[in-house]
Amino acid sequence: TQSTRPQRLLHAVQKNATRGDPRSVVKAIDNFCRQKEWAMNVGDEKGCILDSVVSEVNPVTVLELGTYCGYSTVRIASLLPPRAKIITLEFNPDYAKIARQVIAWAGLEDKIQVVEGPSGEWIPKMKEQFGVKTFDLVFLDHWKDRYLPDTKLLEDCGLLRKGTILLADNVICPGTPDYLEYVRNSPRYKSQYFKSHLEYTKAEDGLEKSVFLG
Ligand SMILES: O=C(NCCCCCn1ccnc1)c1cc(-c2ccc(F)cc2)cc(O)c1O
Ligand SMILES: [Mg+2]
Repeated sequence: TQSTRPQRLLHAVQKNATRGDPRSVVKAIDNFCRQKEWAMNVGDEKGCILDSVVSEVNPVTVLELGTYCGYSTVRIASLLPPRAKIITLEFNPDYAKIARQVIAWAGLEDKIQVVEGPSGEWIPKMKEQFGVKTFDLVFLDHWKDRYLPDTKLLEDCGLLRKGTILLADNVICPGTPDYLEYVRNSPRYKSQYFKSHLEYTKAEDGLEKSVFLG
């Protein structure tokens, strides 16, 4: 039976990366995507912007929406202080299965909780299920038409605090127009656009960083 692209990406990690070395896992995925097959990881160019935001925020509690194969999950987790945790939501069970193995190869299982299912159902359960008070950083990288409704849901569930940082991938390509309009015009956010390129291509894309003002 034919393998899937996430399976081939996992095999590239297991073949080329060193167990327990998150940076080698990130490099192996970027090399696979540049040399073999494009895949929708945030990539190295936008990934460096992600790294700088994570290092600046120094978050203790992180929410990632959209795990895919775990590339950005590993990038973020490798920069977290010792007791910090990242909860990452993935709707697609096949993606989640691969991500867990990529995360295990990087040796970051203790910092990461992969949760399977729809973000719209899981966000209201974050407090009771995972003992989360508020998130310090939210990385949005899932269905582009879910960025806005899930942001409003995070507000309504009291999961954002004054100073929480929302960092959104793909605000240009594929694009998240309703989300951009909201965070750029709402008095409750201070937004900043980081121009970059769509992973592994020359097409424009970028990250939008928004601070929740409470
Ligand atoms: O669709 C994307 N991500 C969501 C994947 C499914 C999320 C499932 N889920 C997880 C939790 N709740 C729901 C995505 C797409 C592209 C892209 C860009 C250009 C192109 F021609 C084709 C594709 C680039 C990205 O960087 C992306 O992130
Ligand atoms: Mg993306």
